[in-house]
Amino acid sequence: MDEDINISVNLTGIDSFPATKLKSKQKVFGNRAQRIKQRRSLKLNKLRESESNIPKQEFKNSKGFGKRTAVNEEQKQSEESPAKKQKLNGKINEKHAYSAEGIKEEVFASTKFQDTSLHPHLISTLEQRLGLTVMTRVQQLTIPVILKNNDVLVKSQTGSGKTLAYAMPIINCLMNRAIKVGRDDGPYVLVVVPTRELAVQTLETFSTVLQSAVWIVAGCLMGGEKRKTEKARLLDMGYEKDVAEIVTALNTKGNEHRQTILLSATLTTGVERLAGMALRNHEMIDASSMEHEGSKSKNVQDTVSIWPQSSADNQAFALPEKLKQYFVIVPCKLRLVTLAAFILWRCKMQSKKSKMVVFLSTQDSVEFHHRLFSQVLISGAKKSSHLTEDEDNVLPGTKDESETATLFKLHGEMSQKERTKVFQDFSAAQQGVLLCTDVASRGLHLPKVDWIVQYTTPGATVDYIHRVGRTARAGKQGNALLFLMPAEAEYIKELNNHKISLSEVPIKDVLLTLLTAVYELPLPPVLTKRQDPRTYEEAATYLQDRFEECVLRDPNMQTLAAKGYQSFVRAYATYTTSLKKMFAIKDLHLGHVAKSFALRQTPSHLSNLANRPLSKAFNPGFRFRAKADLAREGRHDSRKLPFSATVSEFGSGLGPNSSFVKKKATKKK
Ligand SMILES: Nc1ncnc2c1ncn2[C@@H]1O[C@H](COP(=O)(O)OP(=O)(O)OP(=O)(O)O)[C@@H](O)[C@H]1O
Repeated sequence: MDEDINISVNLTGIDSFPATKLKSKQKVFGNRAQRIKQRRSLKLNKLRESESNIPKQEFKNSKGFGKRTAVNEEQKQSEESPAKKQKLNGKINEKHAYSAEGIKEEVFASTKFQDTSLHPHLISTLEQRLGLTVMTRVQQLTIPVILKNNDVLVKSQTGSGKTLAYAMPIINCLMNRAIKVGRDDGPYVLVVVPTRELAVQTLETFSTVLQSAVWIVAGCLMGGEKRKTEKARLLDMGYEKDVAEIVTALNTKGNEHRQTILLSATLTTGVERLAGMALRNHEMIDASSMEHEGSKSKNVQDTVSIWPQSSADNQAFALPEKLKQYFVIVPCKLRLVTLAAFILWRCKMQSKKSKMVVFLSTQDSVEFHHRLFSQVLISGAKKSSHLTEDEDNVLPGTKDESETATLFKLHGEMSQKERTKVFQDFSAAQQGVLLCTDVASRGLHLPKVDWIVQYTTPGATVDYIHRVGRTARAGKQGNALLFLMPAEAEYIKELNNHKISLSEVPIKDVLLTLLTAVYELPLPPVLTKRQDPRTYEEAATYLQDRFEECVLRDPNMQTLAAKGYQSFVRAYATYTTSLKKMFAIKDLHLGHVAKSFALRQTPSHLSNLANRPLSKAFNPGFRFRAKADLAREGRHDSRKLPFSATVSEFGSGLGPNSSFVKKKATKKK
């Protein structure tokens, strides 16, 4: 019995099922469960035989799955050899490695916070509340410069602790003022961050550290938040005029005594020039510079370096050392099943389930995938009335909610309340999948995330860096997977030019996991018995069919899918000129794109479908809010904006300067 189980483990790539866990399951399910497991092991043995013995031609001509296999010539070209049995052990098998000598940045310094001149109360709060004693390199370099009241421009890799690098000395300066800071004084410090979630997170960090100086108050202002609440706080404290003055001053001449600090993982030379307008006599810190190595005895002034001279096109950035980067080449029509297979593999089939962030290009796409996966992949964990008695117990554990990967979504068109809740829930979750736009790509610290999936390619390399930077933070391990279509494979070279190294994961390795994963899924309403897929192609076809049926039987899902399709195509047209040769809209097979949104309609029918209103009973989650609502919140109706503005909240490289938008503007003229 145990032997059988182990064989299935080797075949399917699931982590081994610990013997102790197995025994407890046996107690619960008794003899019937044993019979089911035995039967399933036999099935899997057969699968293994068929995978190694049956020639491809044979299954293609057979009835059932083979007849409508989704894997076509295009996909086979992307494989290296014919299907041979793969033993996956939960590890990622690398096919090709594209390596380049990257820039290294040590995360931690050898010095402690105690070695600085920071206030002892601050240091003890850090130790007690956050358990931090040793500084990171960027903190070691930045804190003394800020304490000297100098303007500074800081470049340091993602997850290296930049927030505390500026928060600590700023708070220290406020604590040490000769005249104690009072609530009536107005704001002393303005921290500007790119997203609301990051504003919330930064406020949390400041509030934690400020426990050592309770007379200093941190607040947070952001678009979409109820102004009433914020206004009440501002009247309470009489700050409103000061805030308005500071913003005006920042936007016009600046203020004589202002100290300005600018930090990023990807400060380019272009940004440096821009910074020249806001910063005065500033120092520059590059935490990755080798000059800092062993420079304990030097003072910081000596170690502040000039950034590496390189052309802006090929500028290299440090990436976390423990970040493993992969890519997978996926033909367009297999994108949906491959993404689903990867999610199931890492977040449902492994004994240690992953916490994953999946980046998509548009809000509509996030909405569609979230709803589709919730229905086809996740709701399967709940008991389905369509399962036969035997099927009901086929996979012990699937009924257990705790083993179910939870799906989250985040994009800029959600209400602020929803956004905050998702951010907090996902941060607290031990496992799960967050489907999001670039709104989650910068600055956010989402604890325990171990996989970043870029389902759509980011525009600029800096966007790639920020996205993968949501994992492998503060010296932890992390992985990133980039989806590319065959025509986009050149993008790897582009990343290589920036000294970013990736290894290829064969698509087959991802799809093979479906051989087992499909047993985890519920039977769709129309079927009472599931056929056993014998090959990964059949398993992929089975899953694609489930997706298409889910869309087909629900007019609202069709509308969401068509909207997702449309927005994907439009976003694809907005890559910057330099990337257009790899991401050429003319090379996009629109029929295959439709397939990747589980649509059976031809592209010519899709615009009508996308414009069809969603029924009132359907709760799309994505609230197509009235223009008046948006105006009240000081926001625009994104449906009226040029498309690029609706694609991504910021910085995706698909901005208004893209040739797509320019072309449209020229046409209008
Ligand atoms: N000295 C330290 N030792 C250990 N962990 C630290 C230290 N300083 C900060 N951290 C932790 O590192 C994590 C990442 O920090 P932070 O969010 O400030 O990174 P960042 O450099 O701003 O990243 P990004 O560029 O993505 O915005 C946080 O969980 C933070 O608590």
